Amino acid sequence: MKNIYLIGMPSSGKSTLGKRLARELMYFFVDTDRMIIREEGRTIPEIFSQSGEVYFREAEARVLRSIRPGGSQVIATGGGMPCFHDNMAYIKATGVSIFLDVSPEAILARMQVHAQEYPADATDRPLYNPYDDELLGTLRQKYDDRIDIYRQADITITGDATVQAVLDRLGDWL
Ligand SMILES: Nc1ncnc2c1ncn2[C@@H]1O[C@H](COP(=O)(O)OP(=O)(O)O)[C@@H](O)[C@H]1O
Ligand SMILES: O=C(O)C1=C[C@@H](OP(=O)(O)O)[C@@H](O)[C@H](O)C1
Ligand SMILES: [Mg+2]
Repeated sequence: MKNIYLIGMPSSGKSTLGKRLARELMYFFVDTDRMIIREEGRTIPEIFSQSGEVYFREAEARVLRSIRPGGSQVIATGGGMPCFHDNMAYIKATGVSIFLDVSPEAILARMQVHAQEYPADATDRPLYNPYDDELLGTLRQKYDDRIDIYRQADITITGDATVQAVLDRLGDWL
């Protein structure tokens, strides 16, 4: 069966929803950030600080192409992945893509709530600091930069996506 890719901004719910969707469909679940962490033996903040973003984007492109097409997998991508190294074209050629379209304002709220509940996770995303007063501006800029790529997805789900809503929209795509 076709692979299913979840794309969208950080904290749009790709990893959380992806796991639930995979369980529901009895597909495998993979998270490209986790694949990179395993391959590198380092955390994402460590990769960014020691090797830089360019290196991270190359690792993303490599792990994406290492996933078997047609392998009945739900793939949670990193927020920036579709926007580098022709990854969106590759995603479109090898599976069904779903864009979780969550506004920068809603993302900000999620990140801040998450940082309050789990302070240890606050540094997990090197490009987004939940305590930064400029975070909303950063998120708006990233959203504007990425939206033309994200919109190329086969399916767009706006706002809080439920597994059922995704299953309904997937319909004939599988
Ligand atoms: N639909 C949702 N509504 C509110 N919070 C959510 C939702 N989906 C995910 N979250 C929360 O947002 C945070 C990041 O979710 P995650 O699935 O890791 O996003 P992504 O993989 O897109 O970065 C987590 O704290 C998660 O609980
Ligand atoms: O938006 C981005 O560029 C990034 C998003 C992160 O993934 P999530 O979207 O799963 O948070 C992770 O890949 C890295 O911190 C860079
Ligand atoms: Mg994720």
